[in-house]
Amino acid sequence: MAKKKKLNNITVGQVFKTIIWPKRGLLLIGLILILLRSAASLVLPGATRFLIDDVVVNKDMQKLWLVITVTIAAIITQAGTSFALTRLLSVQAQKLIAQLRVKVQKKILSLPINYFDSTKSGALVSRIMTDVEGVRNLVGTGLVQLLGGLLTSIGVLYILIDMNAKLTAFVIAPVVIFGLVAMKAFAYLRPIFRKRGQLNAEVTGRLTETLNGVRVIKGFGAELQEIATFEKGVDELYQNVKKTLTATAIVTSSATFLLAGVASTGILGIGGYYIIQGSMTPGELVAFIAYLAVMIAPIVQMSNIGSQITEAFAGLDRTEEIMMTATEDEDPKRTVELDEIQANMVFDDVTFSYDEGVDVLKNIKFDAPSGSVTALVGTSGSGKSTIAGLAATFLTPKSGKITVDDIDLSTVKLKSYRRNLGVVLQDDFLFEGTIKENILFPRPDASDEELDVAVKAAYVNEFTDRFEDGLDTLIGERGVKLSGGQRQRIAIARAVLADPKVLILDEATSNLDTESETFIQKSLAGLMKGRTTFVIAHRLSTIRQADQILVIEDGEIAERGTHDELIASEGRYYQLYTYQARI
Ligand SMILES: Nc1ncnc2c1ncn2[C@@H]1O[C@H](COP(=O)(O)OP(=O)(O)OP(=O)(O)O)[C@@H](O)[C@H]1O
Repeated sequence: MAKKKKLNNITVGQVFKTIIWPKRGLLLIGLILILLRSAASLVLPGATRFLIDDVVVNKDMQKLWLVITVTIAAIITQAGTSFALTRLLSVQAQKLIAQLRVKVQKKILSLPINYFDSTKSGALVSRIMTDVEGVRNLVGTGLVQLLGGLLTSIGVLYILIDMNAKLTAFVIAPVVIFGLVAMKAFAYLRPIFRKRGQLNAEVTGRLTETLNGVRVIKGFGAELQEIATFEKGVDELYQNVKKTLTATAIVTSSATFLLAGVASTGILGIGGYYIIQGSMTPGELVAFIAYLAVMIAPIVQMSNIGSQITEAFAGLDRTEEIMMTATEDEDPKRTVELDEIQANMVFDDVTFSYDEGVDVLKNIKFDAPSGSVTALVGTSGSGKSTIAGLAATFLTPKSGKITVDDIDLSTVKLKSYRRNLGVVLQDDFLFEGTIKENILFPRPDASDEELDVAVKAAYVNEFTDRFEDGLDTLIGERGVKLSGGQRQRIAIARAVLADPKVLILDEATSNLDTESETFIQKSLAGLMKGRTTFVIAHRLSTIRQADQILVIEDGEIAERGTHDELIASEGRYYQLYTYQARI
């Protein structure tokens, strides 16, 4: 198995290039709106000062109206810009989340099969759905607010210095200390947020497994065990969230203490002293305090936004990790585009291992000419599914090669080969939807006639005719439950419709009633005709039809031949056959 890659830390530069820069126009509008909103918020302190020091003192009614009008205009501007900001940026952020989800899902589907073997499906769901959500803090109002807040604070600071430099100097010290506390906290938070993504994925993954395996869990009375496992996962998640909450709370409360507390109290004292001394008017002090509030509000807000942005980066780190994983088609050797194929397949001295040093298949050598049926039989764990997986290009040989029409399969573009491939697996996968949708899924644009041929070939109509909605019957949660045999026939119809040149068939072992069994035997015989078929065979009827039987023992071909030949030679196959062992 591939070694796990080190988790990449996505850089600010990468985020800027891929996420922020493409939205620059919008973000600029957002920034302008924020600055407009900030400018409007400066009107009130200015108006207050004017009111106290000029209007009231001079009893000027006309100027009083002016103050009221300007203040109302400023408040309307603030409300309007806030609304526009949310509409514009939050909606864009959600759009970006949707796009990213699509991108990550597409990427995940292009990863090699072994990735899925080693990753829980629930964990992948969490990667697609949750990890990308953080970007709303980058493109949404978060980043613009951070920038806008910073600019506002700088602007107000300038006004404050202009009003009273000494008083301002007193304010700056706690602001700087707060800045240091916040920076430290965010550095501490990022890995915790990243860990949260991982924990979330693990817990979701396990939960999905629990729900899918509910029969096994109930059957073995293992509910308590599952509950304990889930509880443990949820608790770890809770501890993680607790840690982040503590760090965030430290930032917020130090903002309150340092900015609102230390700074404001000092101002009251020093400001009061200046007024008594006569170097400051009461209006100026009130305005100074109001301006200070305008300056501090975005800084406190920034501390919250800062942690959101830290969370966004942590999510993007995890997304980036997926995006950096090599896809199965990425191998530079894969350059050959297959067109129509004859499907003459050859396994030429193929050795394969899942884990280094343990060869699961050794020196597998056989020809599977176009249109022939190769039956793979052998005891459990002998390597039959691995051979089928190699023929399906889900796996690649460690040494030796597999060729299709004399072309080395490891040089072929996977899509072009898989266009010619069909798989019918043991527990075949049906989607939630109608029977028709499930059959049409490899070729949604097939004609009604083609659908009809497939349905008849797999004897699906034998049971759908009895359903009120026929082929349009919903299966799964919202529709009828199908028997094992019926599900298999749908899977066979799907393969008939796909009309592949190479067919991988893993016959179900479940015992079916005689009627269902007969239908399946007949439809399988029809399906295999004219296709190069690799079948992990459990039915004697299939094995008899095979052009060659390969008896797999411990990753090697122990015997080969037709049913009659192998019976006559009285070897391993004969033993398996006569002892009724799992064939
Ligand atoms: N994803 C995997 N990672 C590591 N080892 C694996 C993996 N899949 C299978 N193996 C090992 O490879 C060997 C062959 O497995 P394979 O599934 O090909 O056997 P099989 O003959 O198809 O068995 P069965 O009839 O029980 O399905 C077994 O020893 C198995 O433990």
